[in-house]
Amino acid sequence: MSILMRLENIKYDVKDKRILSISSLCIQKGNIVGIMGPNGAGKSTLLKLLSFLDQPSSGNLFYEEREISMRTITIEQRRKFAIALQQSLLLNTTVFNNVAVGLKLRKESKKVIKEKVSHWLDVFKISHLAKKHAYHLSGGEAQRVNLARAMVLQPKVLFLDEPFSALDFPTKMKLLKDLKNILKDTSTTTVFVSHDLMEIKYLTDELLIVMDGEIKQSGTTKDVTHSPNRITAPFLNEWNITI
Ligand SMILES: Nc1ncnc2c1ncn2[C@@H]1O[C@H](COP(=O)(O)OP(=O)(O)OP(=O)(O)O)[C@@H](O)[C@H]1O
Repeated sequence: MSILMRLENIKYDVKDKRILSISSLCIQKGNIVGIMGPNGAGKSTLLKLLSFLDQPSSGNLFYEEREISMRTITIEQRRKFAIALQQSLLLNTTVFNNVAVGLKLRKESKKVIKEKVSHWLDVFKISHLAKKHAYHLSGGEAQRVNLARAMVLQPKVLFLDEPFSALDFPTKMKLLKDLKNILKDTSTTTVFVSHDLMEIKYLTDELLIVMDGEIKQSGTTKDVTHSPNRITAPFLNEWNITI
């Protein structure tokens, strides 16, 4: 497996307060990486830095060993990344048009748009909703549209910030199962912020525990959840996991 993204000596400060400090982090190609930690630990900030939506106060980010920053990123490079958030923020139009929006911005032909959107609606099992207005969907359906809208762009890295947290358990489980298959089938490198250890254990290969703006433990999800260290154990044990 090769390194796709790398962070080096990243610091993120707001006024005089240090929000995040990461000496080194590597994201391996094709891996699904979870980020977990208490409220306010810095998880979303880390996601924003990795997806070039914000700029660190100091430090370096590399994509395929090429240094990139929010200021220097090109449109071509930005197109390698897609993001899905907790709120699906769908547009006031049909499901089809919502999934097509990024392709239209990329000036794809009508034929390509139709093919790609139809394919991804099918993959996410929402073809029957194509003509439905996006504001008339259930939470689970809306999140499927949100994810299809990201995946239709065939990102190299998919960033997910708590996309399942508003869903009921059966809806969440069905979507998690489908998404895991899709991400593995497409070998999409994924960074997934979640508060839910069940989601993390189900979906991720690797896990970072972020506390007080630092990565306090990292490794395979199995190793981290089975053998938390002295610092992460109190946090992980709150989830009643069997160690
Ligand atoms: N632009 C900003 N200005 C001021 N404070 C900020 C800014 N961005 C982040 N913070 C602070 O940095 C800390 C980390 O925020 P962040 O949203 O990354 O945490 P989180 O781990 O994602 O939290 P949660 O689990 O509650 O979503 C918080 O204390 C937050 O208030």
